[in-house]
Amino acid sequence: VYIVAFGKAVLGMVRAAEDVLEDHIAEGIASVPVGSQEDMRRVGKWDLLPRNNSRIQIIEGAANNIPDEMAHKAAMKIYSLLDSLTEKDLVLALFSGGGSALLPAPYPPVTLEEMAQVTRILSHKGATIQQLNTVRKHLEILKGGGLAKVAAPAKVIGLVMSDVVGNDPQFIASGPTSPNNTTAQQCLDLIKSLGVMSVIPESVISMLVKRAEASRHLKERAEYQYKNATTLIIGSNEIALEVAQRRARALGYLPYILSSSLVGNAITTGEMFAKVAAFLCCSKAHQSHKNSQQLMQLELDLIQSGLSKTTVNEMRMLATESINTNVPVCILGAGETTVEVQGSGKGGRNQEMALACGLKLHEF
Ligand SMILES: Nc1ncnc2c1ncn2[C@@H]1O[C@H](COP(=O)(O)OP(=O)(O)OP(=O)(O)O)[C@@H](O)[C@H]1O
Ligand SMILES: O=C(O)[C@H](O)CO
Repeated sequence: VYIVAFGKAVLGMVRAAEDVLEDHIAEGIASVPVGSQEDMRRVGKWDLLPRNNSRIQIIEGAANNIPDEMAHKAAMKIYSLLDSLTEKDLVLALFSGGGSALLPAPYPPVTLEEMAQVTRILSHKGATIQQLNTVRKHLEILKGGGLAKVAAPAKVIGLVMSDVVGNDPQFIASGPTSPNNTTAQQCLDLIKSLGVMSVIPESVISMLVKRAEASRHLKERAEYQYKNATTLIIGSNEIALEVAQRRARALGYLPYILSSSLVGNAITTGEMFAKVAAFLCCSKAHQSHKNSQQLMQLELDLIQSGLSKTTVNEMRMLATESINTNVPVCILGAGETTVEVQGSGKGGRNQEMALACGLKLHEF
């Protein structure tokens, strides 16, 4: 068994694979963010670091999630390893969010610097991760199913930690083991619609044009069938929520999953959680006269925040159950919020969300 791994979460995945497969692992290469191993050591997470006698080479690169020379070196090593395999070999491809930047291998003549430039231009123009990865899939060898093709005739099992809302495997880390259901024409249309045609490098545009033309003649040619590859999502918001729900129950709470796909501004989302808490408390306080003015106002606020009427009704029932059983409620949610970083403070999206929730609760 050969291991190839790339992404922000793969150090621990590598270790878990080593613990299960032990000596069956022939060799492996993992591309992880700069400083990952040191971070794990500093916080004593030895169980998320490769074993002492590990056969897996760890390469650190892609500072700030931008593809760089080290990540490219890792990608080329992974390419050479996969290219040398036979039908007797099995590849475990372990990947997670951040995998796109950690496995950069542009088709020549597109250069690494040009790839980084395209990524920057599209993200600054507000392209979604699906749009950005659609473009990457048409410009890079190992993306858009490329990893599975290079590894053939070896069998490939992709084990994936999703960071993409909706968990479509063709977009997580740019779908290295999944069929590519996007077209080069879609990339050109996107570049046009974002108004960046004139600043995207010429080599990139001409490659996309060539690919778009080639795919028009593809109908007669047999398309690659991906018979050697399987992709399994082993981590996602939904899975995390299920586990959190079980844990909350074990800790003596009444858990309720609000959503597995929260999106939007971190502050607005934090405030929404505070409103949910206020709504639950208010529902509990007004069991007898359900039409209180305050309750109606909060209900309206929640619906305006994007919650459905069904969710609001379910939360009312939850409040009743909580009163009857005297068990406190635990509201769970997952997704990906966004933050506009201002100034040079420290923080993260969840911290900003939690603080916004705290401030709003204080108001209530
Ligand atoms: N609320 C905030 N206040 C200040 N700085 C922030 C805040 N949120 C994020 N940042 C800064 O922006 C950087 C990137 O944030 P982001 O949340 O995208 O991190 P990430 O964990 O790398 O994301 P992901 O892995 O989901 O792509 C953080 O490392 C931090 O320095
Ligand atoms: O690496 C990537 O492409 C993003 O994190 C989405 O998976």
